[in-house]
Amino acid sequence: MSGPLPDIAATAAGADAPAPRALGLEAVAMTKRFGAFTALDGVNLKVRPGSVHALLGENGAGKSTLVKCIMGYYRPEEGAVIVGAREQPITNPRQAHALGIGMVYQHFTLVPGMTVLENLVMAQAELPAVIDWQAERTRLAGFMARMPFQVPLDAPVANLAAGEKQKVEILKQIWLDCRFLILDEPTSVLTPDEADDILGLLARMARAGELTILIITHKFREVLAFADDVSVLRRGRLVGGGAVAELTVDAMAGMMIGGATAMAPAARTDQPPGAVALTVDALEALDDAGEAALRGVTLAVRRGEIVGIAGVSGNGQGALVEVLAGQRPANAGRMMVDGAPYTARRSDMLRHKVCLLPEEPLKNACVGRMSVAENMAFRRFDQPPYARARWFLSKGRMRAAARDLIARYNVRTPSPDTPIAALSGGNVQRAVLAREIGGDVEVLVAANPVFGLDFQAVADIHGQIVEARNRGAAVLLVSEDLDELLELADRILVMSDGRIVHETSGATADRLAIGRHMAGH
Ligand SMILES: Nc1ncnc2c1ncn2[C@@H]1O[C@H](COP(=O)(O)OP(=O)(O)OP(=O)(O)O)[C@@H](O)[C@H]1O
Repeated sequence: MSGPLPDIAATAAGADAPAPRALGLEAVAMTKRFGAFTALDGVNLKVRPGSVHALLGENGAGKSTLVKCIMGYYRPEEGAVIVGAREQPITNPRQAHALGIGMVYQHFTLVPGMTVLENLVMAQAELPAVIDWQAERTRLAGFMARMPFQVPLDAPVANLAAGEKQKVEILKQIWLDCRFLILDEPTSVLTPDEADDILGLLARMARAGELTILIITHKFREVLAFADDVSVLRRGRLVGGGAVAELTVDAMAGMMIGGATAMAPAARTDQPPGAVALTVDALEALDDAGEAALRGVTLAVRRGEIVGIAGVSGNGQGALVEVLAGQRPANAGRMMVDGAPYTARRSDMLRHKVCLLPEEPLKNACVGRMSVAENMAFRRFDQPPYARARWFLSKGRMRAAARDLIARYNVRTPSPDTPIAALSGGNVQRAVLAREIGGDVEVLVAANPVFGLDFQAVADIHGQIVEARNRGAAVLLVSEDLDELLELADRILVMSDGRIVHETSGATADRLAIGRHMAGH
């Protein structure tokens, strides 16, 4: 249950400061195996109370597994967690919460149909049979007033922007008396400004002795700006770390990838764009609530060209990708590939070589319990080389083809037979990318393709997208990351409120002008 919190400003000033609330935590010799695979191998991690500690590592290095062991989601084969000065057996997340350890995930866990107040009240471990809403409101208003950031208590969560929701997730943990907060890639859903805002506020709370923060991130910029210490994992082992002030980005990157050489950035060849391959004409579609999501979108993508779509999440980009993927019906308008009607059926995609990298690939492009090999064969399971005849599926060929894609796209998986849901987030992404652009591509539609990927994988996947473009594919790249679009796109379109509201060439793009159009001005 949440208790009264000391005033942060008073604590920071040091006058009559109460004992610091921030918890120190140590994971000692942590080993976790999944079958024959060792995901963590004797890892030690020491996080000082009141510090911001970054946990770095390539996709699949073991970061999530380590924090899940600390939270009691996983039982490690060996190792211990020391909280404060005492070893604590944490066998489930409830015990972790009782000790003051909380976690904020990449995805949201709030109930969208309830208000902020209702979410915070219902999250409490002990609820009375009859809730005194007036008393709860008074307590929460007092709590909110002491916090460095506020969210309106009566706002329905469904109406909040991503940054606000993330703030509520964090406030919820503090309200539940969390004094050691684990953040798993918390900024992947935020704009750079929102991310700086939230991390800056949390770092101030840490420095005031209110909280200790352990943050998993792939963004060196955030580590340099907000973290005091860093630990680096590689292939399940702790391979380095120290005070951020004494380390460079190159040193941290070097620890992450070991002896491997960093990938060179993708280079676009200088070529005039070819004929129009993908046409979208006056497209209209509704969102899940029946409101207009696309209001007459018209665009064309030529061969050998990357067209970027910029926009704040929720302005129709998701719906556009879903219509192109055949996952959402269009109400009006038409789509064409090479001048022929395109209906987004699987047969159409195969005929026109249209490939899709959707957002959240594990949810939207995979069957989690099926193997990596089966998931990689999805697009062409009934065609050579997977099938000798339409009705005869060859498991052996499927596995051999998967082995080839796994090697070419550097997918970290214990074997082609591992269920794809057991792969780390970044490796699911690579597996879907391998499936989609491992063969011939004429039109590639990619939605936030490097979300959650480590720096090597980002360079790698950007390289694959640029290579597809250099080979003559027409690429529609939807991204909330403006830097990604500025780096890769030949042309940039801005979407706002279901419409294309601005167009500019990539070479002469003005970041401020794009930002203004993204904000609806
Ligand atoms: N439930 C599971 N069963 C089998 N293997 C697993 C399971 N969970 C994780 N692994 C494996 O353990 C390794 C570490 O995964 P983990 O999710 O901890 O990586 P990560 O560093 O968090 O990666 P990312 O940055 O991609 O999220 C990966 O190779 C993954 O495939």
